[in-house]
Amino acid sequence: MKMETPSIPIVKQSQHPDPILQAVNVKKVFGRGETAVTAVKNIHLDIAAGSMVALKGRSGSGKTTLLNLLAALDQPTEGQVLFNGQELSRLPEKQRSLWRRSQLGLVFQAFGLIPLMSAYENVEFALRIAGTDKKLNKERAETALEWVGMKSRMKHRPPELSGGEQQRVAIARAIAHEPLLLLADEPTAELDSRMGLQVIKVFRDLVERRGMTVVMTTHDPGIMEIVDHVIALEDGEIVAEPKS
Ligand SMILES: Nc1ncnc2c1ncn2[C@@H]1O[C@H](COP(=O)(O)OP(=O)(O)OP(=O)(O)O)[C@@H](O)[C@H]1O
Repeated sequence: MKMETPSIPIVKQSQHPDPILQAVNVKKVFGRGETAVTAVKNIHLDIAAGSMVALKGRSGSGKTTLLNLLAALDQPTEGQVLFNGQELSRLPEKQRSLWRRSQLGLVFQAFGLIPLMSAYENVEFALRIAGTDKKLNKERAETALEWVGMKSRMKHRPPELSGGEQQRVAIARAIAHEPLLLLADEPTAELDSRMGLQVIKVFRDLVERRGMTVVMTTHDPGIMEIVDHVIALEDGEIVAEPKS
């Protein structure tokens, strides 16, 4: 398998320091009364455009909850999430969903691939939904699959692929439209360390050359070395940002 990161043409190299994503005193409580669980609280975040951020913490520390709040897939019980200064929870769902499809790339732990579609069709379908230029979709889908080393298996359907291969297709689908913001929940969990680093190199290239911003949860110490900031969560609160 080809391991070099295929080159991505440079469009934008300047990284402006304005935060693309902010959390202001965010709290999320699930349930009510005696069974209520405070999953995250006192969350203040300023994530600079063009940066790579890792969220780390033990199981149950609130990483997935925070990622869902940042993606506006869930609403905070208190506080606000702002994308380019705009409060997402105040947008009507239709606009929020348009924002998600066009400007956001999402990688979940359950990859959410459509089983009856080939790897290529899964990626191409996401591009159509994102509203990218139809004439370029074939090339963009193939290029994204090449970035994650899956072009040679792109005609296969998800059930014919291993867990790690499905994860790579899900990553290709999330980055094919070159989103402004990539939110990824353990994007390398199913990959061996070599492939995990290859995927992170692809993210880094998109950050450097396209100004993409990445927020991902991870347990991998190798990845924490590569990102710009590590945010540690403990019992739903940010406890330290060792690399900031
Ligand atoms: N829908 C829900 N209803 C009730 N409690 C929830 C819900 N989602 C998450 N929680 C609780 O919130 C806390 C944080 O969960 P979360 O999934 O965000 O942790 P995590 O750090 O992502 O864990 P992991 O590394 O295991 O994925 C946990 O105590 C969890 O049980």
